[in-house]
Amino acid sequence: MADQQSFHIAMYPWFALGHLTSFLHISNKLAQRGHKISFLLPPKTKPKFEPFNRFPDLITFIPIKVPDVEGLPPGTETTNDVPFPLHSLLMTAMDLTKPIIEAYLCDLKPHFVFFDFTYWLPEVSGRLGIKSVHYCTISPATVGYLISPERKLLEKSSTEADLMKPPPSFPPSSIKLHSHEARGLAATAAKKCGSGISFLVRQLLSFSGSDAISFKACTEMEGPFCKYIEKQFDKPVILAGPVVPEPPNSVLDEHIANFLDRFEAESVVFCAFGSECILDKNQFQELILGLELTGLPFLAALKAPIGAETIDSALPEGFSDRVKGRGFVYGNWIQQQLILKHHSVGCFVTHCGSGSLSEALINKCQLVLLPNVGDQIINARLMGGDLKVGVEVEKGEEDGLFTRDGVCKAVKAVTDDDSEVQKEVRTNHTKWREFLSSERLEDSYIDGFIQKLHALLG
Ligand SMILES: C[C@@H]1O[C@H](OP(=O)(O)OP(=O)(O)OC[C@H]2O[C@@H](n3ccc(=O)[nH]c3=O)[C@H](O)[C@@H]2O)[C@H](O)[C@H](O)[C@H]1O
Repeated sequence: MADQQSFHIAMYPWFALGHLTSFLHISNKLAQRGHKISFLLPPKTKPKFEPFNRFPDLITFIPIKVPDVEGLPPGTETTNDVPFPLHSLLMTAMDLTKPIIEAYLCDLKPHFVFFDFTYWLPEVSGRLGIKSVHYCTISPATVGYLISPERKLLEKSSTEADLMKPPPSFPPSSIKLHSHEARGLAATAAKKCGSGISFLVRQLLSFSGSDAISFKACTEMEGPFCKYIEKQFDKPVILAGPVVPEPPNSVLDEHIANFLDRFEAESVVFCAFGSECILDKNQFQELILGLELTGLPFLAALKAPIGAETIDSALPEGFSDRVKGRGFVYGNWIQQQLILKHHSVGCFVTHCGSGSLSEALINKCQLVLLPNVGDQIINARLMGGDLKVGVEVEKGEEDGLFTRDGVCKAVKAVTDDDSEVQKEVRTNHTKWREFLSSERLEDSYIDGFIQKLHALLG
């Protein structure tokens, strides 16, 4: 196929906002270069994503109804609609869409289908002569560490002891897990993730079955992990680069803007934990008490903790009066990308979701890393250890709990002008921000990505 010809790509991401967002970002980059996209997603979710479709003449949203599954509340469409324990049922529901997706692929006849958790797609697309690409939203470091064939996951689940060590030929790195993290990951790994299959086996089958594995990543940041994965899975790993989304063309909510505008440049601590994280009440309170302890102005966007109906009902005694005018805990969706760009924001306390980290790296705010689950832990180690662009909040080795003092200490470490750590992370963050924002970087990665897709078609 000649390089200048355009493709038609079907997109079928796991129905989680972080994945749907990531697939739409790469769809925009491909449509910008004239390629056609058929984006399969749940009906009610479609309007939430339409404002972010920058090329509606090339990107078509196709509604896919989520089949009913016993125990899954009717109308559930994404992981944002149900608590974590029900995500497995949503995955089962997605598996039940196999006949519908096969019919669509038969009808649409795309050159490629991009997918991630639906491990059965490669078999379906292979029969239809369509190339399958596992477009992975989690980092190469996470995939290499947790899902490598060297861990022989089809023979046995990884135990806590297994996960305390990287796979035998994993590249040298600062990625080491604390025992509570290995314990949590081993439990998650073994947990059923749809149709009676464990999360890690599902991922392993998806990677192994695809024609190529793709990451939203750069060689300069994670090259050794990408090479390791290419060798272990014995198939092409094609990198899309940082795929940094254009800032939304909406304006910042007036209420939030009025709050932030009252403070000096780079003085506000912004804290957000993504679209899925729900903390327990103790940790929720330790987090916001830690923000209070810094003495700095702060804006936190968090879901109400487990067991609490609203944010207000979970706030510690006297907290609101003490922080009035200085601190604000917000329980709804917030315009994170616009807030990260606001001149008053000087520090970002993040749960280390891949989307948030991409957005943080191209902004100036200093990074405090407070991972919650899964890949966020390995992302934090990479950012705080290998790249040294932020500081992790200390947690108890055994219980994995953080304290208000730990939160305050990490914020001070990256905001106090006379802190050596602040100088180091600021320098490294500036280096990576300039690299990621450089003119030709994105074009060179996306152009290379498209050439490698051409090569897959032979
Ligand atoms: C791959 C999967 O992504 C998941 O997504 P999650 O939503 O937690 O976090 P991000 O990837 O940062 O994505 C969150 C996205 O939502 C945006 N946002 C979030 C909260 C808000 O109030 N307003 C916003 O605009 C934010 O700007 C970012 O773009 C998990 O990390 C999981 O660990 C990972 O495997």
